[in-house]
Amino acid sequence: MDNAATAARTAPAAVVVGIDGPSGTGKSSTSRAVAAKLGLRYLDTGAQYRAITWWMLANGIDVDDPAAVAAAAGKPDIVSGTDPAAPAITVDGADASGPIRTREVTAAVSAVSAVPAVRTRLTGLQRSIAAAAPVGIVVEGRDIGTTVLPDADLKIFLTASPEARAARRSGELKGKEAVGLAATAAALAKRDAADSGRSTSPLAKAADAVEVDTTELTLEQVIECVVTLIEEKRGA
Ligand SMILES: Nc1ncnc2c1ncn2[C@@H]1O[C@H](COP(=O)(O)OP(=O)(O)O)[C@@H](O)[C@H]1O
Ligand SMILES: Nc1ccn([C@H]2C[C@H](O)[C@@H](COP(=O)(O)OP(=O)(O)O)O2)c(=O)n1
Repeated sequence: MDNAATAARTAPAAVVVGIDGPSGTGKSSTSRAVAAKLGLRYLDTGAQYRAITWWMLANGIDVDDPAAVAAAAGKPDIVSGTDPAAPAITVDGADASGPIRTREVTAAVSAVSAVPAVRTRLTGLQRSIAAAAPVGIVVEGRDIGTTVLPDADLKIFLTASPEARAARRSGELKGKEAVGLAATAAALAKRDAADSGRSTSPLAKAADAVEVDTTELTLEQVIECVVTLIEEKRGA
């Protein structure tokens, strides 16, 4: 048997995994950890929507004017790294990983990501990144299973109670900014409603996605659950 045939027999098959769900359900933490454990690449599509939003704000585009957002959607050059150990994102060559997490970007991102021209551009970018990952990839977002990668090998939809999600996010913000639990819960509910209610590829569970309610699970338990689902798929 030649070397290529031996490698094909021993290397695990590439697997494409889409993980969707609302904010605070554990998508990023789970996706990164699972990708690192299984030697897969990792893509945070929310970071890309945040990056384009940050660029719009920094360039004086009125984010509440869909026509202005659409006209500018092709301008910024967004590059995402896919190493789960060191997720990276640059806009026009500059590191954007810090600025995309500000409260201003969080408040504007749903409006920008509802604009079809923005979605078309980023969906194309996401598909080309996934296609360029021969070992396989875990892609997380809101519309991965329904729109970006409808043929993914495995689709997972994470949920958690609004209370658990707000407590997790509020815990993250503590020390950074004085944001109370009630304000965090209200901001999450507003973003959920906008993301689920937009007409172009809204946040939704794909019909063939496995739903995992993480409310009563530790992060380690969620990671284990997803690793098991992937291993079952690979073994099938
Ligand atoms: N099952 C869990 N139990 C407790 N905390 C969790 C759990 N999953 C994630 N977290 C924490 O909740 C916060 C939000 O998680 P994150 O992965 O960023 O969610 P998402 O990407 O869905 O918005 C993080 O601080 C993370 O460590
Ligand atoms: N595939 C995706 C990913 C994110 N978005 C939009 C909607 C989300 O509110 C924002 C930010 O996503 P992100 O995953 O960073 O949000 P959180 O980490 O949950 O706060 O981007 C989207 O429309 N489609």
